[in-house]
Amino acid sequence: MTRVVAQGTFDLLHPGHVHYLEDAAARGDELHAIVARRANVTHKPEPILCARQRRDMVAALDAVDEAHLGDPEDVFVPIERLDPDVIVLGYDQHHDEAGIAEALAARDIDCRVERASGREPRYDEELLSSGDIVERVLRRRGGPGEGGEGGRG
Ligand SMILES: Cc1cc2nc3c(=O)[nH]c(=O)nc-3n(C[C@H](O)[C@H](O)[C@H](O)COP(=O)(O)O)c2cc1C
Ligand SMILES: Nc1ncnc2c1ncn2[C@@H]1O[C@H](COP(=O)(O)OP(=O)(O)OP(=O)(O)O)[C@@H](O)[C@H]1O
Ligand SMILES: [Co+2]
Repeated sequence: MTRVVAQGTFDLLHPGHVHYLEDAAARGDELHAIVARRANVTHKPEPILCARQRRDMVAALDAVDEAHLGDPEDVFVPIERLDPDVIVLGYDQHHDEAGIAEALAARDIDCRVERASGREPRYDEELLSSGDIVERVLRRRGGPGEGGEGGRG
């Protein structure tokens, strides 16, 4: 039984998220997804949707066996509890693999750290980034001054 962990913000789901979670699931028998709490999303604007809603949507995906809310303070708390065999990082996640491996070793957690592949758009209009989706919303529905032509752009 190989237990795999994937993690991320997963705000406004798109096919890139599905790709990441399917890639992660293919590396083992059981996929657990950890959904980041707002407080830990520090490298980009705060999520639009609350953590519980993001968790519920991730849990509804076929590739995911269980989705968990992350720990608000110590991101290794759910890792310690789940005791995975593999942690799969996203293709563009800034986390450094060696640093995570070290933190795992310090806690006596025996677990590989791997990197998922990326997914490119398959057609012109396909958006594979939550940030890009938000930008499109602002452009198309934002008020005047956002380049949205009064919300009709
Ligand atoms: C091994 C690992 C475990 C994580 N566990 C948690 C957690 O318990 N709680 C949390 O809020 N975030 C957790 N995160 C997510 C980080 O806080 C996070 O890097 C970030 O918000 C994800 O950003 P992204 O969605 O842009 O990739 C974890 C990340 C890693 C690499
Ligand atoms: N196009 C994609 N291909 C493969 N994986 C992706 C893609 N987009 C996101 N992911 C992965 O999904 C996980 C969660 O990503 P995240 O919540 O940062 O979404 P995002 O769309 O990248 O958001 P943002 O646009 O704010 O960066 C990360 O591991 C990330 O690498
Ligand atoms: Co991202």
